[in-house]
Amino acid sequence: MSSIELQPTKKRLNGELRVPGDKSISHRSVIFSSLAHGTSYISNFLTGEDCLRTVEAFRLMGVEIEQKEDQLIVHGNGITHLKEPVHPINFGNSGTTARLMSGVLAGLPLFTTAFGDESLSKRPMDRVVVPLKEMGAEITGRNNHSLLPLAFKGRKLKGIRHELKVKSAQVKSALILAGLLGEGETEVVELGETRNHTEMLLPEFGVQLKVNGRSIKIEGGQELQASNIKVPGDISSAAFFIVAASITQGSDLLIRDVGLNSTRDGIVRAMKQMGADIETKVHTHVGSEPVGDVRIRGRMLKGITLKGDIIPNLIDEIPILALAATQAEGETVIKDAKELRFKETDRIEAVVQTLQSLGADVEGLEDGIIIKGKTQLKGGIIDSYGDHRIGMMGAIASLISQEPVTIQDKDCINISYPSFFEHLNETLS
Ligand SMILES: O=C(O)C1=C[C@@H](OP(=O)(O)O)[C@@H](O)[C@H](O)C1
Ligand SMILES: C=C(OP(=O)(O)O)C(=O)O
Repeated sequence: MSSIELQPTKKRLNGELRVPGDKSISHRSVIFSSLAHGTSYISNFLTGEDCLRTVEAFRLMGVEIEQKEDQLIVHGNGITHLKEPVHPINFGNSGTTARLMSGVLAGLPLFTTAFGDESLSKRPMDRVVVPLKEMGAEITGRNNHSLLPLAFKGRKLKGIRHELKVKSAQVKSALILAGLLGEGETEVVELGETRNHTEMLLPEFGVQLKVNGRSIKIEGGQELQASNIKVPGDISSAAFFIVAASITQGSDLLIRDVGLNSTRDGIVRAMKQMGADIETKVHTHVGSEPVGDVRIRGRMLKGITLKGDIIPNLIDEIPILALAATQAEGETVIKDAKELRFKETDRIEAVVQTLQSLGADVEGLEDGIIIKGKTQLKGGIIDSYGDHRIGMMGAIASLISQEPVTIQDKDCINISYPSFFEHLNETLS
C-alpha cells in the first residue's frame, strides 16, 4: 500500500489549471457510443480507473474501443452485435459502472456475470435490481440479489412507471437505459433533482426523451447513432482546488473548461454562501452541457447550514466541503446526506474520523456532519479508506496543517483523478 507524506506549506494556489474530464459524462459517453451504430470520438475522456472499467465491460462484449491518451474512438455496431462475454465483468470500485451497466445487461439478450472490489461488493445493488425486476429482468445475486456478484439473464424488458425511492442519478440512468433497450414507454419519476447527464447526452446520440419536471419518459427500441463528445472538466475534481484556493489567503486560481451543469454546481453555490470569492463564466456548451471558467481567490469563510434539495447537487463534494468548514468561522451543519453512507466507504464516518484525527472539531449525525470552526489543523497520519475523495481531502488539508499529513493508500486517487498530485504541485507557489 503506497503512502505519501505531504509537508505543511505556506504556499498559495496561483495560475491556471484544467482538471480532467467529468467522470459521470465519461461513463455515459462510452456506454452510449458502445450501444450506437457507427464510430464515436470522445475527447477529454477521464482515464481514471472507474471509467476504464466501463470501457473494459464493452470490450468484453466485443466492442472495439481505441484509446489514445484521453481520446477514445468507439466503433459501435448497435446492440444486436454485442457478444456474450466469456468471463465475468469486473466493475472494480465503480458504483456508476455497476448501476448503469445493470440497466444495460438486464435488457440485452445475453447471459453475463459481474463482480466488484471489496468496497463495491458492500454497496447496495437492490436499488437497481428491484425496479429492473419490475420490468421483467432476471437478475440473481448475493444477499437476496442485493449485492455483487450479480448474474443477468438478459431479455427484452417491458416499460413501467417507476417512482424512485432514492435520490440517485445512477438508479435513474439504469432505468432509462433499460427502458431504451426494452419495449413500450418507461417513465421514471425522481424523488428530487439529481445530475441529469443521461437526459442531456442521450439526444446527442439521436435518442428522444420527454423531460417534464421530475418525470422522464423514454420510448423503447430507439436506435442510437454515433456522436462526437468533448467531455467538460469534472467539477467534482475542480472542487478540491476550489476549496484549496478558498482556504489559503492570497491564492488566485483560474480553472478552465469546467462542466457547470446546474445539477452539479452545488459546491460553487455552497462555497459562495460561505463567503468564498468565486466567479464562474460559462463560455460554451457541449451538447446541452454548459462549460466555463471558475476563478477563485482566497478569502475568510463563515459557517452555513446545508440541507434539502442542494445535497444531491454536491453529494461527492461533501468531504472537501467539510474540510472547508473547518476553516470557516462558526458552525457548519450538513443534513439530509445519508446517501454518503453508501459510497466507496461510509463517508460520514470517514470524514469525521479523518478530520478529528487532524485536530478539527467535527461530529457525525445519522444523515450528516456538524463542523465547528475555525480550527488550526495539526496534521498526522490518515487512512484514505481506499476512497479517492477522502485521500484528496487529506492532501488539501496538508496545505493548512502545522505538521505533515501522511496519506496511506494514496493510489485510490487514480479512481477519479490520476493527475491530482501533479496538478497540486503545478498550482502551488
Ligand atoms: O450518476 C452518476 O454518474 C453518479 C451519481 C452519484 O451517485 P448516486 O446515483 O448513487 O447518488 C454520484 O455519487 C456518483 O459519483 C456518480
Ligand atoms: C461515489 C462516487 O462514485 P461511484 O458511485 O461511481 O463509485 C464518487 O466518485 O464519489
